[in-house]
Order: sequence, then structure tokens, then C-alpha cells
Amino acid sequence: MRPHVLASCAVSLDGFLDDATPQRRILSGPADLDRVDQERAGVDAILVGAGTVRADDPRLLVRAPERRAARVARGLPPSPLRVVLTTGAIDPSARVQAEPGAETITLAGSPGEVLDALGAQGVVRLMIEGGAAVLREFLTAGLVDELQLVLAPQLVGDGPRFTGGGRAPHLVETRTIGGDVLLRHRFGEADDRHLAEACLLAEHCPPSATAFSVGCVVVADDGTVLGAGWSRRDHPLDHAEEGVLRALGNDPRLRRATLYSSLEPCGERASRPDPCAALIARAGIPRVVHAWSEPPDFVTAPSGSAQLEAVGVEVMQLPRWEPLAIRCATRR
Ligand SMILES: NC(=O)C1=CN([C@@H]2O[C@H](COP(=O)(O)OP(=O)(O)OC[C@H]3O[C@@H](n4cnc5c(N)ncnc54)[C@H](OP(=O)(O)O)[C@@H]3O)[C@@H](O)[C@H]2O)C=CC1
Ligand SMILES: Nc1c(N[C@@H]2O[C@H](COP(=O)(O)O)[C@@H](O)[C@H]2O)[nH]c(=O)[nH]c1=O
Repeated sequence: MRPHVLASCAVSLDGFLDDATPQRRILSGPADLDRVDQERAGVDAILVGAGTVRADDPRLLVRAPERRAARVARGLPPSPLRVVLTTGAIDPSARVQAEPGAETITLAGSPGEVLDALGAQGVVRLMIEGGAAVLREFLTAGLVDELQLVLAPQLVGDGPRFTGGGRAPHLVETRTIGGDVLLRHRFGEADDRHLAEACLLAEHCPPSATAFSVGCVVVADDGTVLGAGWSRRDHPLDHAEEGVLRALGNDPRLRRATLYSSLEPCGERASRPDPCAALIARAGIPRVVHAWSEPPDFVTAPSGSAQLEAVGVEVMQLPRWEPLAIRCATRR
């Protein structure tokens, strides 16, 4: 299965990824660089083109010791796999090769072949950090799921430009980070965009030994996101769907909405009277899309989908997102 692809870059107000000098130009402020570090800590591999290695000589490691320790506690290496695209070889003295802290591999091939190769190695979440040619290549091939583009308050005048192509971007979020502005966009069909977002929300769940970590997004028929959340956000026993539906109350738009959940809604609860399938049916939601069928870990015969279908709710599983749902559910 191909990984979920996050492309990340910072651009100046005039659209440049760097200036025209040989020195590396840092565009993001310290708060945004810390956010990028957090994103790095959440992925399995970081990919750049050899041009970025030659120009910037990056290390591509997770910087914060507490983030490295958290990865090790989850059974992961302290920093993600470093992947350099090149048709040749990288200089052995380049920091991405010479500095310890993560394994480094080189790859060549079309974007699809590169993603297939990484998927076969168990990479579920990939972060592409540039540069200009590689971002353009993956965007144009329609193989980027999420783009995090940071606008930095600098005017550079000349240098490599951020350019794209291919599928239409859909705005998910804008966030001010220090003096920078993060624009988060997703690509692809609405079901894929919202379900991938729900899967990633599961990473926010407080850990639990007796319940799954799940993310949920509820979307109106006009595309408006009505609510989003994750397990145990508001209460230690809350399922993701339960918290989101409680916050939405009797919103009439629910009767034409789709509920996206990283995990099949439950059909049985030990700790609460109503399973999520009953809550969804009672809210009048006509459509559910999920990534991962509930395994029989906590109940003997998961039946949420069957219960929903029995009352006329359309239930659809998108298997493409199952590895992402599982990967994000097991983050501690
Ligand atoms: N502001 C930001 O967030 C960022 C800015 N940058 C900037 O971007 C610039 C670098 O961009 P650019 O020069 O376009 O270089 P890239 O980093 O995009 O690398 C391009 C090189 O990658 C290799 N390559 C690309 N695609 C493939 C493929 N499919 N298979 C095999 N090899 C491949 C080739 O290397 P080879 O020639 O060895 O075969 C190619 O020359 C720098 O100025 C850097 O500072 C970079 C990252 C982030
Ligand atoms: N200049 C720039 C970025 N550049 C990216 O960060 C890499 C440097 O990483 P490292 O040396 O390992 O910490 C660099 O090679 C490129 O991929 N990123 C950003 O978020 N904002 C910026 O302004």
C-alpha cells in the first residue's frame, strides 16, 4: 500500500523556496520550525531530492530530544528513515549520510515507483520536504495527499520557486504560527480527504489500554465540516464519534451529513449504555465512511456496521486508509 504523503515547505511572500545565493535561507520562524519538527516526529520517512542535499546539507533528524524519546517508547527509531531521490549517489560527507541518528537510503524512479518502494518497506506516513523539483514532480503526478505550505514574511526577489500542477487543492486549515501563516490543503476525492483527516486526528487521543484510538470528522452535504474530534478528548470514556455527536446536538444538517471515522463505529459498549452505531442512527446521519473494521479486541463480535445498515445507514470502508488508521491508533 502506498504511504500517506505530506508535502511540506516554506515560501516567501513572493513565492520563493530559497534565495539565489549559495547560503541556505531559513524562511520559517522558530515556532514554525518547531511545528515542522513535530510533523517529522509523526512520520515513518522524510524524503528530499538530491538538489536539496547539495544546496542545504540538511540532517533531516527529529531535533527535540523529548520527541525522539517518545518515538523510541513507541518502538520506532528516534528519527524517521531519510530518503534522498537521486539518479546518482550522494556525497558521503553530506550530513544526511554522515550524521548518525537515522538510516538513509537513496531511491530513483517515478513518484509512483518511489511510493510503491517505500510502501513495501512499511512506510505508512511519508513527509516530502522538498525541494522545488521534487515538490513539483509529486504534486503534478497527483500523489500528494496533504500540502503544508508556510508563508513567511520575507521578500526574497529571486531563487527556486514553488510550483505545482495536477489535482485541485482543498483548503483544510489556516493557522498563524509566530509571524508565519500555515496553509493546509488536501487533495483527492472528498471521501479520501475527510477520512485521511479523521485517521490523523486519532494521534491526539490520550493513550488507553482498554479502548482504541479513533478520529472522527462529520461533514455536511455541502462540504462544510460540522465537527471533528478524537477518542477521550472531553471525557476518559468517550469514543471519538460520541464526543463529536454530543457537541453537535440536534443540528438539522446531520440528517444529510457523512460521518468519517478511522474505525468502524462500535455496536457494543461495556462502559456506556449506547454504542456509537445507535448514536449515529439516532442523530439521523445517513452515511458512514470508515477505514478499519473493528477487530475483536474489546468485544467478541463487532457489529456496528451491520446495526447501521439494518436501519438504512449506508456504510462504506475505504481500505486504502486502513494502514494509516492503524498507524495513528497505535501512537502513544
Ligand atoms: N523552503 C523550503 O521549505 C525548502 C526549500 N528548499 C530549497 O529548494 C532548493 C532545491 O530544489 P531543487 O534544486 O529543485 O532540488 P530538489 O531537492 O528538488 O532535487 C532535485 C534532484 O533530485 C533528484 N531527483 C528528483 N526526482 C527524482 C526521481 N524521480 N528519481 C531520481 N532522482 C530524482 C535529482 O538528483 P540528481 O541530479 O542527483 O539525479 C534532481 O536533480 C534549494 O534551494 C533548497 O534550499 C528545499 C526544501 C524545502
Ligand atoms: N528553509 C526551510 C525549510 N527547509 C527544509 O528543511 C531542511 C533542513 O532541515 P535540517 O537541517 O535537517 O533541520 C531543508 O533541507 C529543507 O528540506 N523548511 C522549512 O520548514 N522552512 C524553511 O524555511
